Amino acid sequence: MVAQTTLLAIVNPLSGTASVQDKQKWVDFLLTKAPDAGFTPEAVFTTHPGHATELAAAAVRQGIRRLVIIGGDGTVNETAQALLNTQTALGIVPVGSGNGLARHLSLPLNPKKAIERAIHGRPVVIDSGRINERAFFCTTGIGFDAYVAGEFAQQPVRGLPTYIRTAYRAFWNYQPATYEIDQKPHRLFSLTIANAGQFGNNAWISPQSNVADGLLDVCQLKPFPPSAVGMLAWRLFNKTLDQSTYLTVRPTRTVVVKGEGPLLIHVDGEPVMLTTDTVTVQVVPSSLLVIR
Ligand SMILES: Nc1ncnc2c1ncn2[C@@H]1O[C@H](COP(=O)(O)OP(=O)(O)OP(=O)(O)O)[C@@H](O)[C@H]1O
Repeated sequence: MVAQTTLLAIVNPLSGTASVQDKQKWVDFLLTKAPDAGFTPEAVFTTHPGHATELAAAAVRQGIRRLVIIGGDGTVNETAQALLNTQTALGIVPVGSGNGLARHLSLPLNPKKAIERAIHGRPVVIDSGRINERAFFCTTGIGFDAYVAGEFAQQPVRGLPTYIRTAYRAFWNYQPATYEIDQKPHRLFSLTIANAGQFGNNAWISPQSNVADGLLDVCQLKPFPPSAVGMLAWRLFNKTLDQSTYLTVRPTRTVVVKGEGPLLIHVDGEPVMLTTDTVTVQVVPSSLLVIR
């Protein structure tokens, strides 16, 4: 029987642009500080994609009540999948490229402050989403966001500068597509379904989204002329994109989207090429404990 005070840190050595040495220093800081809050800490570096899910599932089986990830939204996703509807809470030390969920929750971005919060903070319950069989916590999307996620995943270096360069190049190669949304056709630049309000890096696709309202927000961005790019980018980072005539945001519990062929989607920023042309997206209310 494992003591309920065990805290497990899961560290992605590849998240963001910080070196493994820096991540090891943050782990050492966490190992030093966690006993102050009554935790017996352990830390594991992931060795492969999907490893965080395996570690988190094992931790839940052992009765561990607090996991702390040192990583980005992809690592949050992999870990949180295994924590859905359990009593194990997720602390986030956001050292990824985008850190969308941590930014939405106004968690500290400074790693040491985030570690203090993850150790001393209290669990709150949030919703998650499901796109077909995959869980998401921040955003999922089809269209331009998914295309950029696919291009970004192929870059040798992660981090914000690479993301901006990738998105800029992608914009010139990308073509809008037609999707049936709840059986009505829409020609769209992108279709994002938001649990949290931003993609990461304070790019707010759905500024009014609330992770605990039992709803998702369907954000439909219509095709726009190149002359509108500057204003849309300004609104994206200024939290006013929902005031643009090109964007509609609709709260919902569930939505069905059909594309013109097998869909490329992103799930919390990670690209996934599906074999199907249809996705069902649903909210899973009050399904994850996060430390705030
Ligand atoms: N040891 C590993 N080797 C290769 N890939 C890994 C390893 N550990 C985790 N991964 C993969 O790395 C991916 C990216 O990690 P993460 O999301 O933490 O960083 P990021 O993409 O830089 O940040 P963000 O998602 O906030 O933009 C995850 O989806 C995960 O599958």
